[in-house]
Amino acid sequence: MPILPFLRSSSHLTKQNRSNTFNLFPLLSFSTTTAAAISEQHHSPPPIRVALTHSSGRGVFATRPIATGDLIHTAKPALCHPSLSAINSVCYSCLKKVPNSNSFQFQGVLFCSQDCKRRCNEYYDVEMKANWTAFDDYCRNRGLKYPFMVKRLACMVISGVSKSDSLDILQPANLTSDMILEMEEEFALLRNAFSKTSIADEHIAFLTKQWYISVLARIRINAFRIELVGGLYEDLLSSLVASVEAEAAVGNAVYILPSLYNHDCDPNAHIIWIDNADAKIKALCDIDEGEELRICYIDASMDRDARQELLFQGFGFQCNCSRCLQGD
Ligand SMILES: C[S@@+](CC[C@H](N)C(=O)[O-])C[C@H]1O[C@@H](n2cnc3c(N)ncnc32)[C@H](O)[C@@H]1O
Repeated sequence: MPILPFLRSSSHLTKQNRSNTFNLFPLLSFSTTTAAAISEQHHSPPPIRVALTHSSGRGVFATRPIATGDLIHTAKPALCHPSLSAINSVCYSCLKKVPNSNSFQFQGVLFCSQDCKRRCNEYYDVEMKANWTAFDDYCRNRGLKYPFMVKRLACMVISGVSKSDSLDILQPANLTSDMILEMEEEFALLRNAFSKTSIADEHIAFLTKQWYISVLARIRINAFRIELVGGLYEDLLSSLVASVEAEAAVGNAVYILPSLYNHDCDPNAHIIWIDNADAKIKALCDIDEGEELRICYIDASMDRDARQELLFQGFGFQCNCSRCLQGD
């Protein structure tokens, strides 16, 4: 279940209610170097830290007051992939929409610029070495999108642009035996595609069934569905409409830091994509120092039971946000 961006205009809760008084155990703080990788637009580390919450695992907390509308940080995807329906209209690398006349076509896929093509070159070369017909058909026929992300990650690892354990920090989904059976079939097709290439065995040694399932379990719970707001963003903010009139999703992406944000049905932060898969996390209201920053994974305009059901089915948790606890 991908995390959906959602912009809320009204606050259901008072500032007092929102503020979580959890004991904080610092897990990560951001050095200037780490911060630079996360947030190109900040000259200082982003005003956040990751710490344990009482009952929702790790969460992201403000290290200073943050004002409504502030850009908290930006984040580049650790992994992204276009939706199959958008594959002929968005950049294969950054998911930016590309009019055909502006694009660079390369072996059947689109790039928005030479830079994106260059960035993608190494792992796309690996991808092009294998015959993906059986794997792609299997996933397409079942409407599966996340296996395409695992395929990309595998190509990135083989080409050396990513590490096989790059998503290990993320929380994995609980999997049923049916899910595992389906993943085993996908894995067999993926492994088979690579083993018929000239890629040396040592370069695909990481590609075990366990690796495949563990990556997919993390993607399932942490992938964001990317809906570009483009030039609409400023209009949306000024009119404070209740939800983003999003265009169809252009793809899915996994980030490291944004995946540590917990959910709230009355969020104080949100994640947006302007014209490509680079994410911006913004404050929806004034946030106090020490307050947990939470985004909304779903459409919060649904009633409580529908939200609880969706969060349980899609993400495997019972929402403990103040709005749900109050029965709103
Ligand atoms: C995308 S992760 C968020 C980061 C996570 N807490 C961690 O430690 O990696 C989503 C998971 O966080 C927990 N979580 C997030 N929001 C929650 C909420 N409102 N109520 C209860 N658990 C929540 C659930 O375990 C959920 O599956």
